[in-house]
Order: sequence, then C-alpha cells, then structure tokens
Amino acid sequence: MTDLDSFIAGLPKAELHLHIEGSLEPELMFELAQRNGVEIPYESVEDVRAAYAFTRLQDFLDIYYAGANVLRTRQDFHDMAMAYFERAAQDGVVHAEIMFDPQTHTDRGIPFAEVIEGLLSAMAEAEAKHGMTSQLILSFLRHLSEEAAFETLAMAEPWLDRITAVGLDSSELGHPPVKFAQVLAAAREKGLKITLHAGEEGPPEYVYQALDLIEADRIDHGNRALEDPVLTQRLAEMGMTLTVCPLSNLKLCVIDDIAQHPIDRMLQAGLKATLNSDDPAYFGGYIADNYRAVADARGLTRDDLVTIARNSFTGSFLPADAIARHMAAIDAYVGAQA
Ligand SMILES: Nc1ncnc2[nH]cnc12
Ligand SMILES: [Zn+2]
Repeated sequence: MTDLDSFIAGLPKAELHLHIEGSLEPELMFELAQRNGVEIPYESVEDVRAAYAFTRLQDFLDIYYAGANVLRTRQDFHDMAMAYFERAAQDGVVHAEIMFDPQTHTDRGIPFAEVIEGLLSAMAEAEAKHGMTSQLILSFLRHLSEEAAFETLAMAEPWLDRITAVGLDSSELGHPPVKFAQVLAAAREKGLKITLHAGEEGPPEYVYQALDLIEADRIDHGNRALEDPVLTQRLAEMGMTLTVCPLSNLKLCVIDDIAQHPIDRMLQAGLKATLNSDDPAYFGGYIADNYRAVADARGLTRDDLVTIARNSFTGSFLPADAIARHMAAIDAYVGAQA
C-alpha cells in the first residue's frame, strides 16, 4: 500500500451514490443462484466478469437487471448488503446512503417487505459491528411509468419512516425528470428528500429540470452540467452536491479515459463534488478505488481529497449534529497525518 492508498483508506468518508444491487459480486451471484435454484447464463465467475464490457448505460442495465434475478429472499438482500458494508468499512466509509430499486424485484413477484427488511437488518448489523450508519434511498426506475412509481411509493408506505429519500435511476435518455414530477412531489409531501440521476447520459436540460421542476436536494452524476457554464455556476452558487462516480463514468463510456475525468474541473468551478462507486461489482472498484483512480489520473492533492470527503458529509442527509461529528473526525485525522 502506498502512502496515498493508506491516506485514502483511513480518511473518514460517506458514500452517497451506491446502488445496492450493483454491489452484487459474481461470487455471491453464483452462491445465490445455487441457493435459490435459479439458472444464470454464465458458466463461471470469470465468464460473468467477461460479460461486463459496456459501451453505454443501457448495456450495463440489461446485465444488471438480469443479475438481480438471483435475489429472492430477505436473507439474500441481507447477505448482499452485508457484503457491501464489510467492503465499505475497509475503505473508511462511516456512513452510506444506499439506493435500492424495488421495482426490479416487485415486478418479479418478490414482496417489497422481503427486499426492505433484508436491507434494514443488514443496516442494523453494520451499525452494531462497525459503527457505520446508513440510510435508504428508494429509486424509481425511469424507464417505467410514473403510475408504476406511484404504486411503488404506495407499497413503501409502511416503511416511510425508515426511508430517507427517493430518486430516479435506470435509462436516462428519453426519460427526463419532468416525467416523474408528480410522484416526486408526492414523496416530498411525505417528508422524503429527493436525489436523482441527471446529466450522466442526459443533456444539461435534464439537470435544469432537476433544479427548476423537481427542486432536487442532490444530483447524482451531473457530469454533463459542465457543458453549460451558466448551469455550472448556478450549481456552484447554490452549493448543490453532485455524487460523481469516476469508475462508472469510465466503464459506461461517459468518458473515454480516466485521464479525462472532470473531477478537478468540477472542484475548480466551485462545484460541491463527492466521489462514489455507483455499482462497484460491475465497474471494477469500490469507493477508495474511485478516490485513488482520480487522485492518480488528475493529480488531486490530499487537500482536494479531504475537501471531497468533507463534501460527502455536508452533502449527506444526516442531521447537523452528526455532520459536525464527522467533520471533527476528519479534522482529527488530518491533524494526526500532518
Ligand atoms: N449509473 C446508473 N445510472 C442509472 N441507473 C442506474 N442503476 C444502477 N446504476 C445506474
Ligand atoms: Zn447510479
């Protein structure tokens, strides 16, 4: 481990953009397929990894939804989430806001309760074992209808006190935020925060919609906002948090080379950027790998990395006292390293 590797691993950080279904490693996929008697179209773990060659978001989504088919029981969701928390703890994650896609499961006949209770029990275990806090973000699949999103929100009703936010994920192009304006407003009425994917593949216009029509609390990705200087300045001035995912951007061909990643341009423009892993089992790295990849490729300084870690807490949905505690922990860490 280099000095920078250990600095990054020890830096207290929050993960704000993580699809729990995207943390399903091929090894666990095989184990669950066997446990549940589900056929998967792969011979081996190597075979699965070889299939993870994508040229755009949709290529990935097709494989990701197929992979989720092995998830059947509460125990499966628990095991998947626990594997993520164990891995995240090694990377210095002390708080994680995890997205889940209920429709991917309820549309296959898996009860909403099985999905969420499995995740909640893993969240409790991660807190007991590692002191890691976590929150749930319910993502609506934007390739489906707003009516289907309303049905999902209704299913979630008994658990709304354990869900922090709602969001939009899945195929972005052709499914602008405005398509879900009413269901997102209804979720806000129920006290939920809103964070949505915008400007990953979609144009700056979708980011404007996220601000003007949805009044989003956070933007997931947001890369393409940089194409519009007025929008960039507005995001910077309002202190909007962007949950940026470099290895995802590389794997999904949002960028051609990690050396082109705009993270340093984002910071220079005053954007409140964070670094996250998105779907680590599919994109070849967890959160510390993402910090390392851009630190190497874009020459980020330790100060830049600390700024990003601070942004991950101030951009979280934690209460102010918890954010203050995490900021103090960063101060102590930086002080001890000096
Ligand atoms: N990066 C991503 N973009 C959109 N939908 C997703 N679902 C899982 N990962 C996603
Ligand atoms: Zn995502």
